[in-house]
Amino acid sequence: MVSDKKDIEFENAVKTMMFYVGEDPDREGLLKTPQRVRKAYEFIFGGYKENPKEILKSALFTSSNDEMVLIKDIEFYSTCEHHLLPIIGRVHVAYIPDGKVVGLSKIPRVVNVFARRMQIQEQLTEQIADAIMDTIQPKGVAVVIQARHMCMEMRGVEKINSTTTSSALRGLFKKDEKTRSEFFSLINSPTGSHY
Ligand SMILES: Nc1nc2c(ncn2[C@@H]2O[C@H](COP(=O)(O)OP(=O)(O)OP(=O)(O)O)[C@@H](O)[C@H]2O)c(=O)[nH]1
Ligand SMILES: [Zn+2]
Repeated sequence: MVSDKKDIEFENAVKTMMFYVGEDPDREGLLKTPQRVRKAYEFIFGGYKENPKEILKSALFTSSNDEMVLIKDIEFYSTCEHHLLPIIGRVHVAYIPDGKVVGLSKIPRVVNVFARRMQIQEQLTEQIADAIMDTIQPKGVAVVIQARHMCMEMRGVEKINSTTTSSALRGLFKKDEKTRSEFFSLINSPTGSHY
């Protein structure tokens, strides 16, 4: 198979990095590494090719339900934009419908799209909330992310047990204390059995 010019450029950049950290990019074990890294990057940064609002719009259903819908513990992997090291965490997303509900699977799909870009945690949190707010137009949205940052564990301050929590509250979750505390008590309560 003939490689694209940009694939070759990418793979040469990986070879250069391997050389400058002290490796011999031509030794047998590393010969296919640039190609593997390119393919891994295409996957972990695949979110640039997708449109989260289109994903949400593809499964909107009319509904009279106006009670909180909460999807807890959506696991994700992202990449920090400062060091290109992993951010590993879970997202909790709640919204209160206003005439429309969204297909449940579309919410974790949207999490994946934004997570598969270079990120900081706060921006990831807000992007998920805003995409839902703009497309579903609910009475409110709440997004909480709890994550570990490998740039604070493998290097830098080297704090292996710290977790970062961020939140983005929109509409009723921002305005109404009761709604907000119901959300936080639901995400903090142990799920117990798996359902
Ligand atoms: N707010 C925020 N900061 C982040 C996130 N991921 C990494 N960082 C921080 O980004 C900062 C970058 O700071 P710099 O001083 O420019 O980089 P650095 O010298 O590598 O910093 P250290 O990590 O402290 O060694 C660091 O404090 C990181 O901890 C994130 O998701 N949100
Ligand atoms: Zn970082």
